[in-house]
Amino acid sequence: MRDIHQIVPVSLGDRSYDIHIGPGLLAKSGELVADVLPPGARAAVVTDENVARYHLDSVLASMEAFGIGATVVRVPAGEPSKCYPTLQDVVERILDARLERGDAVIALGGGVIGDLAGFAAAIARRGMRFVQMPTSLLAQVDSSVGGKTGINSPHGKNLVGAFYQPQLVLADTDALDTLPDREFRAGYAEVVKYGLIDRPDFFAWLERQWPAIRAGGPERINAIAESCRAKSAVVARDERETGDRALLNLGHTFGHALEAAAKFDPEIIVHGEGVAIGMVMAHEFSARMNLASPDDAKRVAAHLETAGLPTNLNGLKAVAGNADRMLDFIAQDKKVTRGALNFILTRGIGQAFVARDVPASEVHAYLAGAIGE
Ligand SMILES: NC(=O)c1ccc[n+]([C@@H]2O[C@H](COP(=O)([O-])OP(=O)(O)OC[C@H]3O[C@@H](n4cnc5c(N)ncnc54)[C@H](O)[C@@H]3O)[C@@H](O)[C@H]2O)c1
Ligand SMILES: O=C(O)C(=O)C[C@@H](O)[C@H](O)[C@H](O)COP(=O)(O)O
Ligand SMILES: [Zn+2]
Repeated sequence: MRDIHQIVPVSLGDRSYDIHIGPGLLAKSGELVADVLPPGARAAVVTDENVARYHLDSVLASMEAFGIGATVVRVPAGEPSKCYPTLQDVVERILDARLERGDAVIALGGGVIGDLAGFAAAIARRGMRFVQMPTSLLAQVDSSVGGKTGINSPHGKNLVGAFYQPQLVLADTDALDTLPDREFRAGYAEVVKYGLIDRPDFFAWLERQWPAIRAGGPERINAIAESCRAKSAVVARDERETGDRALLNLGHTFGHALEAAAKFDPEIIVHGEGVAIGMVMAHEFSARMNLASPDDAKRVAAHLETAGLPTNLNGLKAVAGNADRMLDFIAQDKKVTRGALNFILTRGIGQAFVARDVPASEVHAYLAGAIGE
């Protein structure tokens, strides 16, 4: 068994950083943050009300102990906060507190907070220092790593943003003890994603270890660390998604369209749930295109169902509307090039690849069948 406090490096030249994973990290965050900031630097801690209730005090106490003066910027919890008005609010509160370019923006929360605060850090004073303290499973295994930051537009998901790397990631695995069950399961979809992209042995391990991962303990920490190693490797070779970083989008083309169709309402669907449905759809669509066996799609769906995740459009057909509407959202996907649809498809479990110029007619026919038009 690996050490309980694991450090996964992200190698990006002079913008390299470490991901710390393990228990008790928020309570010692001041010391770790002080290591990456200049003496006397201050910070804005951006967080939401749920996370603040459980975890803000320990972060503030630790920052104070290490001489880092902190301003707290609270935003409403949930996906709707990834929007222009909340971004403006966060930036204005950073400026109002007279924080300087050399000061830090700290994202304390899930992926919504990380994406929003990271984008604010990228644009306030043309770029402040940035630290991620992910508190959801999804944020610990995915969104806090790799520097994609941004907000949504009514046109679609994450359509406004910047690549902006943090200087440090502190994933305190104790924080997951207060995470609602639905959110833990949603975050697990992104863990499964790494197995489905190119780690079939990891997927098989997850199939066996899900109960232990859900229960906590060393298997959970190992699943988080393995996910971070997988993401770090992809980001290090393709930081700005000119090539195979797009693999990390497995399940997202369909998933993002569903989120947008639901107007980003977390009562209807949260990101990880969209990814779970989207990954099954990507495997089914690959089978329809004679690229993979339909048994792979069934195996993926079976494991995600075991983990309590949605795997099809049942219950979401009214939200999706019809194939035309879904294709309109898919046409706004950032992987579209000169109008051609690009998808992450697969030849089997752990054999995902970037498929260029996928016929829209095939996608339309598949969606119409899935929606039951
Ligand atoms: N930048 C990236 O690379 C990347 C990767 C994956 C996902 N994302 C984005 O991340 C977002 C989803 O992130 P998420 O699933 O963390 O959602 P989230 O940030 O909305 O958090 C989920 C819910 O859990 C609560 N929460 C978080 N941590 C908690 C804790 N420890 N205790 C109690 N409550 C807690 C939050 O308040 C929220 O209500 C989406 O916007 C998605 O697009 C970004
Ligand atoms: O880091 C990446 O690259 C990813 O694609 C990770 C995804 O899990 C994440 O949801 C990301 O925000 C999607 O990016 P987008 O560019 O499709 O908006
Ligand atoms: Zn995602």
